[in-house]
Amino acid sequence: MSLIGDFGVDPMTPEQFDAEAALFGPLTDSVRTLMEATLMSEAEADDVARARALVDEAAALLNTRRGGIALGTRWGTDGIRRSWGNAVMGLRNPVAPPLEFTHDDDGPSWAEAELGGLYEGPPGLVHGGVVALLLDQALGSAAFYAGSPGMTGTLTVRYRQGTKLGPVRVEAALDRVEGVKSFVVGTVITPDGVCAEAEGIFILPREVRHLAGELAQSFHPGEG
Ligand SMILES: CCCCC/C=C\C/C=C\C/C=C\C/C=C\CCCC(=O)SCCNC(=O)CCNC(=O)[C@H](O)C(C)(C)COP(=O)(O)OP(=O)(O)OC[C@H]1O[C@@H](n2cnc3c(N)ncnc32)[C@H](O)[C@@H]1OP(=O)(O)O
Repeated sequence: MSLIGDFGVDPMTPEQFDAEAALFGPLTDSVRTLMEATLMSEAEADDVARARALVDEAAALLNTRRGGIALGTRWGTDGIRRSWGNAVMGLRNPVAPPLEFTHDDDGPSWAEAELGGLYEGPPGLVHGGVVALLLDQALGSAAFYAGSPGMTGTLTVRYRQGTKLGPVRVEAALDRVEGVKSFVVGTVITPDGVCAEAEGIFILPREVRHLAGELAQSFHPGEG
């Protein structure tokens, strides 16, 4: 996939985005509920079998018309980029917890989420890869917000204590910029305190360096 290939192709109007969000946002929430129920159900065998048939029917309905293998990044006529397929914050991605970032002018970017059993690694704890996933997004998003976006070049995570399933806060802030590299730091925090710390180097790929300004302008909190 070409990084630049998606730029400016058939931009959608805010009204089109709103209509799609109104239609698919609630579906995403319902599927998230379904995923949690699938994990935790102790229903009778007949009910599980019937639920499966219903799910299969729903999937067949949704697949009557579909796009390619991924949603990709979509651009609006307002210049804002929507990353609704994003695995951490995507509006149409039921795998996303989802995290919604707030970007304070004078503080770190942060988001809070309730992480249930879908994200388990060790018993009762968030999977370490999921912790890294959240940090990757948080750091990347902070770099974007600061006006120096990039792809993750290096992400270093120090796990200080297990992250219990439940309420989780993720924070990130830009440390410094050196040329095309943004150095970002962040933490994952629960009521037990800091569970993980990360440092990341985000690099604007050479293929899109000429679009740095447009990219930075396309950032909108909550859109990835
Ligand atoms: C975000 C902008 C780019 C994407 C644009 C397209 C659409 C935008 C849409 C969506 C927004 C995207 C992200 C949202 C935010 C967060 C989401 C999470 C982020 C991810 O989930 S992202 C997936 C995982 N990520 C990868 O899949 C990267 C694979 N990789 C590459 O794409 C290249 O490898 C790249 C680009 C890293 C470098 O390639 P390149 O050719 O552009 O860089 P180049 O060689 O010119 O080096 C320039 C300077 O960086 C140093 N340097 C090079 N590589 C380094 C490394 N790995 N670590 C530390 N320093 C490194 C050199 O030493 C030199 O340093 P110096 O200037 O000091 O000499």
